[in-house]
Amino acid sequence: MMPNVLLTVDDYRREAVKRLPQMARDYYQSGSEAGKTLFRNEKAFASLLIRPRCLRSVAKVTTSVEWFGATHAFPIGIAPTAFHKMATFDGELDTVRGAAAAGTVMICSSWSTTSIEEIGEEARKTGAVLWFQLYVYKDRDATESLIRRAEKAGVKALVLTVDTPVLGRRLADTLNGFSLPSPLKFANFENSVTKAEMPTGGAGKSGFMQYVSAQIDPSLSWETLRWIRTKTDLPILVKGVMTSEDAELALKAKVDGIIVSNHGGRQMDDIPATIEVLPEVIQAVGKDVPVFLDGGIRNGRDVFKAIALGARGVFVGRPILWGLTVGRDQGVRDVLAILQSEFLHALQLTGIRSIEELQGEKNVVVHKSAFSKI
Ligand SMILES: Cc1cc2nc3c(=O)[nH]c(=O)nc-3n(C[C@H](O)[C@H](O)[C@H](O)COP(=O)(O)O)c2cc1C
Ligand SMILES: CCCCCCC(=O)C(=O)O
Repeated sequence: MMPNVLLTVDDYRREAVKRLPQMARDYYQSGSEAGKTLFRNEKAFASLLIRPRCLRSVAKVTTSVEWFGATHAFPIGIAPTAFHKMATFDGELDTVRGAAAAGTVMICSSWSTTSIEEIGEEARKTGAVLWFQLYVYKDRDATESLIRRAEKAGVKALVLTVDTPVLGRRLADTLNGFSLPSPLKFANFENSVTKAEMPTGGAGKSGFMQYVSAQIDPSLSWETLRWIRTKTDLPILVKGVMTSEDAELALKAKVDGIIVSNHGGRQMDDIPATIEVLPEVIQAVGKDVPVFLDGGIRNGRDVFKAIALGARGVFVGRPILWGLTVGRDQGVRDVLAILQSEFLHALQLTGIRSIEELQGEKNVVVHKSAFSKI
């Protein structure tokens, strides 16, 4: 019998799905409503084709990038995702170890099941670079204290998620009565007035939805961003921009970076894929502010396509959770190594020697409709 060798991100997905209990699996996997945007994120990448060039020496290829003063070997980071302890006992500590081993950034979720202090400590020991993703609570003191603690923990940037004034309608979580399995907690809110526990769900009632409507501030606006700016000197990125109009407003608000994201198809359904709107955002923003993308990246060719269309780098969400589930820190490292090596191959086999060259190349990525309808 063949050993179970996992060679692609999709192999990790199949394996993780077998191992996770239903409530965690559905929470990690699913999108909102009919799941059309979730599906579209991946499909839109598959609709793009690459036009390779030949006879251009690729004996030397460099994939390294600089993001906010730190050099990374590859332009592929870890998107913030909540509740890693549903996948492994050490949860986010495994993830940060995997990020360090792969030499990349981990964006830590406000809703981690390990506190930002413990993650920061592990990042220091292992040499990982951490950014912190912020959810804005109705309780502004709780929000401000989160920013202070993230700064103290050594994070290098703050990522404000702007697509979640309310929670998307996640039907699988409602059917499962999703809540955090005991004894897991919102680890950043233990010892705080803000509740660290999610209410129990019960069939047809997501505890998650109840928590969000009680705690999270639906009045989130550009004004909130200005308020955050007065609280920190860290670079601030906004995550969840999907239009040129909002990209222009983000520029006016003097953000330090933009992440084009539809939350992995978990918030508004029937909206475009991130790779579809990337060109309009890049056109609005120009080159001064870095634009990143997440959503639907499942192989190194997808990374190549996003960067060719102007992204400074990409982040991956679910693939990391699959790696974590299957192989703890080693699984996270392996999933990142697969994406890195596929990306490097894509560069080598298309005659491109650096990220700058890829971004400067014209028509290297085109929609499949430019070719025959096979
Ligand atoms: C299980 C799960 C939890 C998530 N939790 C957060 C979160 O806490 N904060 C946040 O800004 N985005 C969160 N996201 C969205 C991701 O940061 C990212 O936008 C998305 O996963 C990218 O799509 P991908 O999974 O196809 O890579 C979550 C996504 C998933 C799948
Ligand atoms: C205010 C919305 C909170 C969602 C938290 C976790 C998350 O982003 C996700 O499940 O997706």
